[in-house]
Amino acid sequence: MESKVTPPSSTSSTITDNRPAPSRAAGERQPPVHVLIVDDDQPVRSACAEIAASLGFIVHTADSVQTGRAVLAHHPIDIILLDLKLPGGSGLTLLEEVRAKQPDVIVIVMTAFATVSSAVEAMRTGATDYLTKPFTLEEVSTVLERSSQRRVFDVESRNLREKLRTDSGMGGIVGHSPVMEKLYRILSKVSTTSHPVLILGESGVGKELIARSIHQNGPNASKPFIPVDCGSLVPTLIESELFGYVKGAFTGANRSKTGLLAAAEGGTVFLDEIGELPLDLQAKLLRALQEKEVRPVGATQAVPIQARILAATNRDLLAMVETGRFRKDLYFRLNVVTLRIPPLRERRADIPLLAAHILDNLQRQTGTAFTFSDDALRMIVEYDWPGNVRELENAIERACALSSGPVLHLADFPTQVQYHNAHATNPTDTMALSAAPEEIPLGSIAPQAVLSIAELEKQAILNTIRQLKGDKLMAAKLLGIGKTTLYRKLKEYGLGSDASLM
Ligand SMILES: Nc1ncnc2c1ncn2[C@@H]1O[C@H](COP(=O)(O)OP(=O)(O)OP(=O)(O)O)[C@@H](O)[C@H]1O
Repeated sequence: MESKVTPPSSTSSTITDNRPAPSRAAGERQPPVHVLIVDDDQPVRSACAEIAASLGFIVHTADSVQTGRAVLAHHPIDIILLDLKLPGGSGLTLLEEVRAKQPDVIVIVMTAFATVSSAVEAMRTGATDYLTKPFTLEEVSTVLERSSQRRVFDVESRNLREKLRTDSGMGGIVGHSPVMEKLYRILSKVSTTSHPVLILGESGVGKELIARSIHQNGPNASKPFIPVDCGSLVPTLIESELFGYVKGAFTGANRSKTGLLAAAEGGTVFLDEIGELPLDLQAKLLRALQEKEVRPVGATQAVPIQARILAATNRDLLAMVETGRFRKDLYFRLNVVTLRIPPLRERRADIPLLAAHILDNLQRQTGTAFTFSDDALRMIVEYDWPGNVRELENAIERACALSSGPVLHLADFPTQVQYHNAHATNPTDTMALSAAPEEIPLGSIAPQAVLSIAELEKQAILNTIRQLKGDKLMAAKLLGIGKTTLYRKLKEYGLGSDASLM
């Protein structure tokens, strides 16, 4: 046997062996397995080291708890053969430390026959296996081989879990662009805490999906996740929804109602469109978060609350703070951690993955295996998707509904998406534009080259609302934008309550 002994100190040593690591399928390369033998009995230590090395493991030895700790701190140990009776502390102490800090390490306890009860205790503390002294060399090899196989299995199943996680992003979030990978790393950290998180990003980028993922990956995943759309409720309704009310608090309050903040009971309240919350309710929310209690409308007593708060907005909250439209103290309270979700046009690499994911979902619902024509796929990747993932979802769903077969063509997509393509020189694309069912009359948008993106957006919004005879909710849905966004845009165009839209 060709082996090398390199003792890191007088009481510990490392033996490496050049032969292949154990338990490998033919041709498959696994990383080497590191075994640490902790025993104060020198002959036992040497015998075990010899066997382990002959099986192809990289062997480290230690004669006390202290030395064992030092080896563990400096080497990637996979398996420990641990004597329970050691100088300078019981092996159980080391076992407990390993379980707390390195739960994946396999620990085999070695104990004298007379103290088999301590082996039972060790198994309870998390030992994986045990050897009763005196043991035969064969028993040592069997237990080591079994542990090594178990380790390979554990590593493989961990890799599989990781693959499943990353194949569909994290918690159903699709995307592998560098920005999304960075986001997953932050997500996995913030999920385990209970700090408030402020999620920023344009409409449809996936803010709610991310909030759900934080909740689902957190310690209170079994508790409720309660989304509250601060933008779509009138202020009095938000107040009674969030804080609750007592019977008789106002006309129609025939019975008391628990507010959502109290109903979460340790779960998560997701305050969507937080930028739309009126200033007086911002003050009330801040008080609730600071004092961890709410006073329902009409109540004299406060009710304790226990909820993690996640908030999201597509507005520039800091600018709103500067102009006095959002409370600074609430802003700082909410943005302990800020997650900024980039728009789809800044992570185009994710578009084909998302499109495939959407088609998969549709296949499950409809039983049809839809695919994209080359032109359609090119357009999908090139288009800017101002309504982000929601717009992409709606466009693909619509294309599936309109297509005459399983192949989705350019003409099956909404006009604004096709219009983008009309800038391209492909004549087929231009024909597709004129064949679209809810086309924008060409006259109204010519000359195309001089229209700004903002003007195009306005045209798309107004045309859609007109075609839907004023149904703004449906228009928002078709356009792939939130209804609050639609109302805000109309206000910007000076058409907040314009009947001429119908
Ligand atoms: N990365 C993603 N992977 C898979 N689906 C996504 C992703 N991002 C968004 N979606 C889907 O897009 C749609 C819109 O997402 P979501 O409602 O979370 O966006 P939002 O930013 O909260 O929108 P709004 O600001 O309008 O409320 C949802 O159907 C969501 O499942």
